Amino acid sequence: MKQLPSYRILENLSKQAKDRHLASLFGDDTNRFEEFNVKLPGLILDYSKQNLTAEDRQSLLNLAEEAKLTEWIEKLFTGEKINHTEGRAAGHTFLRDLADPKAEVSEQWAKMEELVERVHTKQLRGYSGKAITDVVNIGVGGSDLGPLMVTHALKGVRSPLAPELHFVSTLDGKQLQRLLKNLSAETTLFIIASKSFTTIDTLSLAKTAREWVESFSPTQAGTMQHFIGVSTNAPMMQEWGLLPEHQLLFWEWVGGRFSLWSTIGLTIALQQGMQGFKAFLQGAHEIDVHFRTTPFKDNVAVMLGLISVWNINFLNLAGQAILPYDSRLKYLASYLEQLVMESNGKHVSRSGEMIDYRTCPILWGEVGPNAQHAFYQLMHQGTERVMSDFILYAEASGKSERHTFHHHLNIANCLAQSRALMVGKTDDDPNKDYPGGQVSNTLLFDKLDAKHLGMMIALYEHSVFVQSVIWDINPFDQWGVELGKKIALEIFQKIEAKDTEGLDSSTQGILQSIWKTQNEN
Ligand SMILES: O=P(O)(O)OC[C@H]1O[C@](O)(CO)[C@@H](O)[C@@H]1O
Repeated sequence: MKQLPSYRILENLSKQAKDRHLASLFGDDTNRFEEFNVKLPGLILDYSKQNLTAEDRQSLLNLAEEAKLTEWIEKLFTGEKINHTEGRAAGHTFLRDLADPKAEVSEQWAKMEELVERVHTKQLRGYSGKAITDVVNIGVGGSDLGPLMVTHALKGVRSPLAPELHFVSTLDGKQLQRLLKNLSAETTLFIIASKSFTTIDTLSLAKTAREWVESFSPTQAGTMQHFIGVSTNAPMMQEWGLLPEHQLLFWEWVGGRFSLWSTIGLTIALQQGMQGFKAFLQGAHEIDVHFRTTPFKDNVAVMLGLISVWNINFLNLAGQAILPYDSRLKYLASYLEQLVMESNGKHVSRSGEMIDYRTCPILWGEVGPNAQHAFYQLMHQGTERVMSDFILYAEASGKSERHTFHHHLNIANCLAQSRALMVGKTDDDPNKDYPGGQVSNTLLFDKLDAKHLGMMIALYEHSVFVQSVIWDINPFDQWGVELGKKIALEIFQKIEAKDTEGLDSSTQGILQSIWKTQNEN
């Protein structure tokens, strides 16, 4: 990035940006919103509350050209193996192109549709012949967070035939044990969702679930009626004993954190029906077309990505807060934590060299009105400068007077906070002084439904990709997660053998304290 001609220009421009107060940009230009927003059918990105002039923006657009963003976008959409460290394409966009599906994808959609149909029409029955009422998705990371976030968001518009959905991910087992207390084995179906089908978290929980069903089911065949596998690893699903018609496949060219568009989205299809799931894909596809064909300045995903680069690399902001003003998006921040930080939390370039500039933001978030009563204090008066994404819906979730009342209150709070962060307020009492100047985007969508949710997620995915191109990093691998897994296995073996030899003194000390407490009780 640093060798690109526009980098130096942006560095110089950023000195002026650091010297000006964000609010002054609004004072100088009463029409600032018109100049700094991008509109698409169904959504608006307002980035007028960024500390950015038209000249800064032009240089960012030049930086994108110099980084060959257009070529990289083509590589993404034409299936080049741009995940070079794993020798794979990043093909999540292929899954959303319903007009031109790959044959292997169509085959799995058909299989998934059949399973959805069998659950909805109560043909899929458990060991005792009773129909399935509850579905538990067992998975972690990309095999959990996307479907969890989407099905929570769309719960209010589910198919009347949808079963109750539950999600279990934590390997400590308590989440699953608590859930099982309230479920009946006869009517519960488990989805074992794992791209690799080797993740210990998921496999250990699946084993516990299986033992639970086995403790009620009189036969092995009856037990297996209660399990569906979703994976790229057909041999491992086979070895686990899953029935062939209960095995859904996807492919190595779908990254884990991009897999909610694949058969990993089974819970979404069970909740929304296959048609609803396809509306979700369609929303994402519309953004794919927009991303691939729209000039950068009018391209929402490109602008989102470039704004982040400006804030992170030139204005030195490290934090990004995700603030949806809608409780239906309770799990959005958790989902984006993986999408953004597992993708761009990298420190080597594509050619394997250490890089000497910041990459990924530290992202966190919460439903906006709740966050106001939690961490907004830091954003208004702390020492950290952070960027925020406010997410808002124009349509209320219902039509009653009370719905309208709450909706207006919600809109007012969202707009008030982004304004307060921007303008601040001077006061003689330093405790009541607000520096302001905190930058934000506002993403306004018409409504929250499957299609608009698909649009939003695809926008964030592509924004992550844009940033990775500017930073010259591979956003599609995740080698950083491997070391901890390896050490966990080594320590697990030590714990089982009650042996601490060779471990560092901190690990030894903690293990011995644990064993002491266990012996005393
Ligand atoms: O779907 P799997 O293979 O069980 O992996 C779950 C998650 O684990 C990770 O590999 C990280 O450990 C994620 O990238 C992935 O989404």
